[in-house]
Amino acid sequence: MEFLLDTIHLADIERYTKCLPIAGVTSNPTIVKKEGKIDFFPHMRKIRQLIGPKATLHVQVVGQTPVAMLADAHAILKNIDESVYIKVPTTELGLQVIKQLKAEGHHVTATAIYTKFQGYLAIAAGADYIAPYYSRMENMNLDAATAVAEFAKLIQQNNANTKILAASFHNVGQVNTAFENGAQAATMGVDIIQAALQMPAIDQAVKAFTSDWKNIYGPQQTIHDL
Ligand SMILES: O=C(CO)COP(=O)(O)O
Repeated sequence: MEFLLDTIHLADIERYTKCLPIAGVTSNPTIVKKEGKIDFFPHMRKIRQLIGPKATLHVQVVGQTPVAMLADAHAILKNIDESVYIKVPTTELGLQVIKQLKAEGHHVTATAIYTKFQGYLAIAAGADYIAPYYSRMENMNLDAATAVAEFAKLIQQNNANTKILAASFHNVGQVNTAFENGAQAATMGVDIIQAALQMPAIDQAVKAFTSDWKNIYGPQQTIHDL
């Protein structure tokens, strides 16, 4: 089970890699836009430093043609590092790029997946990860949970190495359901993590433990003072 951060905000990446088992970081041009006009490659290299060499870093191409997308991919690999997962939209032109990048031996994440058929094509093209847009699918009355379950089934049936990296989450329940239906990975904004961990009930439970301890041993004495 892989938890990834769908942000390039350095302070958030630093904060959450310290406390959570973060398996990687994903980005796309919309996520980059939230940071303003950053110095792109140095910023991405800083993310690599923060997450370490074992975590996966997913960076999206922006070219409009296969030639331009491949040039983007090669620039990303050269200026960040060779182990970056190149995110490519799962379109007719994008699938051509996915095939080429896999033939060159690079890591690929097929993104912008709304339909089962797009996912099946990306699996067959050898993508390392496929990124179904969970919330956007649900907003369009597409059954994201079933699509994820079908992807998992087809990956197993075909002995494919592809992993499902579910994305576009707007609530914690969607993340749970994606994992429960067979997604190996999920990428989420920090808003999801905060919503999951900053529940009043959790805080109240922890406060009650502290208060009970202090009632027994006094306000100053902790376990390590005993
Ligand atoms: O960024 C996305 C997937 O990584 C899409 O998410 P949104 O649907 O929140 O825009």
